[in-house]
Amino acid sequence: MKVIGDLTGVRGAEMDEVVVEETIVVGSAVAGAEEATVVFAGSDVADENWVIPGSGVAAESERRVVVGFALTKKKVNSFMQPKLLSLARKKGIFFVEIDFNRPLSEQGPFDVILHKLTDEEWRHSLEGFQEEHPEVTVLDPPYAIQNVYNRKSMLEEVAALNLSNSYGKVGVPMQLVVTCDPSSIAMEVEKAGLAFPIVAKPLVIDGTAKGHELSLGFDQASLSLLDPPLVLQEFVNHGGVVFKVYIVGDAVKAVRRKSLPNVDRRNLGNTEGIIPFPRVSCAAAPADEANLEPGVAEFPPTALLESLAKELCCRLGLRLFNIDIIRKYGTRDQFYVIDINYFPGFGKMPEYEHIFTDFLLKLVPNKYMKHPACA
Ligand SMILES: O=P(O)(O)O[C@@H]1[C@@H](O)[C@H](OP(=O)(O)O)[C@@H](OP(=O)(O)O)[C@@H](O)[C@H]1OP(=O)(O)O
Ligand SMILES: Nc1ncnc2c1ncn2[C@@H]1O[C@H](COP(=O)(O)OP(=O)(O)O)[C@@H](O)[C@H]1O
Ligand SMILES: [Mg+2]
Ligand SMILES: [Mg+2]
Repeated sequence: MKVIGDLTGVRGAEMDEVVVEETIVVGSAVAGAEEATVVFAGSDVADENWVIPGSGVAAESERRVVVGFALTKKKVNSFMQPKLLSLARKKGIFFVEIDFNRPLSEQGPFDVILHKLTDEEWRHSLEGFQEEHPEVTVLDPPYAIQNVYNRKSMLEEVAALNLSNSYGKVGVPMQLVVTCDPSSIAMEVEKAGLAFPIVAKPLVIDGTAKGHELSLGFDQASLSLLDPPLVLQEFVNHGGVVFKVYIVGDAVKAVRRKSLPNVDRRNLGNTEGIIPFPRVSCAAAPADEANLEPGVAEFPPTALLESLAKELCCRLGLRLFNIDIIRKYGTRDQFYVIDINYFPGFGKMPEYEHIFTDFLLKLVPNKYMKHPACA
């Protein structure tokens, strides 16, 4: 292993040791040198040199992947876990909190902006910044996020895609947007031919708990108790399991979560009213496979999820989202997408620190280049 110099103590050079895919990289450079050559010390990549171009090591610290973030405190706590931050640091990725008291253009420079805020002022400043800095990747563009913050437009691309191949069919439940007077809801539902039970969901997701206040309606007379604007969606029996498919760029990872149990339609007459229900699927606790029928617990085919994710990335213009998908009970390959979430709880996604940091590095590939001489 050749060690040319020593990074410790040089301005901005915290990199004494960087672990890259289990290979130890010993940062080595002489301050002010034309090039800093980093030598891989692992057996599988021994002698492979990477050059970090620039006038000496100081340039190297400017060549880190800088991610500006604008997130709520709650999101920072759930997403910026120590295992993410330490792995990011080792890969040369630095998260910098955006200061809302200063213009965005006076901050940075950023390679990426990662955000999940709903206020208009932030959206306006971000859109202005995007025009000035097209070179900065915004995760994700505000217009695309708005699309999935409305439960009608959220599923339109899934319905339009109407994915069907040898692995299965993916649709959306029949649904109806109601903005009318509550007394007219029953008539609208009858006209649309929606079958009971019906899931009532707030039309708009605003980042507060209100956007998740869902309820089940079992009979026409009770529909006048609802409070529009809402999306009314046919309840699809699915055996009490929902699959959450997390998408980070081209990485796709499905997990199982608890969901609502089947409803026996033969007993519908005995149930009436509007019944609110809690956020059954949000907790990180997975559905307990032991108590589930085999056909219910089985994950949807990976190939189906990957083609669905790829299509939706393009159609929605999003790279950070998850899809709540259910299998119609009694079928093997009839699936329904019931929800799409922008920048969900990735901290609950297995291996998220590796998936997310690899994704960020892929966004700015030319930050570390292989020296032509090493090719
Ligand atoms: O809507 P879901 O399916 O419960 O997913 C939630 C949802 O994405 C939620 O965001 P919001 O819709 O309230 O803005 C996420 O909250 P945070 O942004 O605070 O993380 C939850 O993390 C999501 O849960 P999950 O990751 O289990 O899908
Ligand atoms: N059409 C439906 N059929 C059956 N269950 C549903 C349907 N829509 C929602 N659910 C149940 O309600 C839960 C929350 O619904 P969802 O649309 O994901 O709202 P949220 O954005 O609050 O997560 C789902 O995880 C699932 O358990
Ligand atoms: Mg959901
Ligand atoms: Mg949701």
